[in-house]
Amino acid sequence: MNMDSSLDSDLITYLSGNNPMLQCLIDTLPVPIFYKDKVGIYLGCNRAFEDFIKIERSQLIGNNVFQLFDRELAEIYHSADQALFDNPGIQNYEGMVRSTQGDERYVKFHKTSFEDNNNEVAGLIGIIFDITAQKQLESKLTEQATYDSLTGLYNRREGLNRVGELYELTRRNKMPLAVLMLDVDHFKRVNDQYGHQVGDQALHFIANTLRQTSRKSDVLVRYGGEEFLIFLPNVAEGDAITFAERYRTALAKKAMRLSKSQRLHLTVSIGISCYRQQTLTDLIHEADIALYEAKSRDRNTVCSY
Ligand SMILES: Nc1nc2c(ncn2[C@@H]2O[C@H](COP(=O)(O)OP(=O)(O)OP(=O)(O)O)[C@@H](O)[C@H]2O)c(=O)[nH]1
Repeated sequence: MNMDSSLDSDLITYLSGNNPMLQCLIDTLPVPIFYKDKVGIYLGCNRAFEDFIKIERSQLIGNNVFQLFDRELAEIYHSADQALFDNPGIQNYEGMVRSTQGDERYVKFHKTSFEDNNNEVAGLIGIIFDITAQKQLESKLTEQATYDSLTGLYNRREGLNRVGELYELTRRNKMPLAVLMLDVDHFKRVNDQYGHQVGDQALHFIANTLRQTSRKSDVLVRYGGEEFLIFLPNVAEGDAITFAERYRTALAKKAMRLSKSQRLHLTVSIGISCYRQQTLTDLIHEADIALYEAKSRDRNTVCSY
């Protein structure tokens, strides 16, 4: 880093000295800034950093991370600093920071090493960008892109992505895979009789029941309006019928509470298809054909392709 020649040519002396002009300048910046010497002792910081870690500058200066933070966090900061000193230049990384009062923020560190007159690494300057809001938004968007907001199951796009991977694994390893396609019986009547809002609650109730009945390895997808797909990895036809029956009866035995005196009984029809080297599209299509058969057999029924 080049310093103005009218300043002390030794940057470390300059940074560790009392420099009102430098302090005033960095205090006007809204992002937390700190600087340390080459053994990790804090030389200074700006006001935003004081606010950020909730330590006053006077308590910070002269201490290292082990004296200021809990051991786990201090180790993380120390090894990141060490990595920069071992490989001087610019270091960028993201991570969690915890203030001395315990609140956690997700941040991006931008750190730069600086040298003394002999071109030896003398310390580092760090800037912290608080990206907590951005991370929260990212995880919300990922959640929205992955799950169906009404039922909490995988949405169609994500479900088919996951199942695409599962299908490839099945194909390569010649493993069994069963697909159940479920459709709620006479769902139009629910909407017509009780309104769309109750219809939505019913879909939520059904999805919860399916989730409670599922095994960990089952992949549950809201495929369309009142249609669900369930993929059963490593399950051959005989077991697929047993599992489909388990899903069907779990729902048929339950009733959704509408009011003190009113219960809504819901059933599903289920079509099953099992992997026999056909494409994923065909596998799903066959489950649809079997579902059609189940619908034609009075509903609340399981049919195999
Ligand atoms: N409330 C609500 N209704 C939905 C949603 N998605 C689809 N539906 C309704 O689901 C109903 C499906 O009706 P149909 O395809 O005629 O089938 P059904 O009445 O279930 O009859 P069968 O499938 O033959 O037993 C329609 O009334 C759709 O409006 C949703 O997200 N919320």
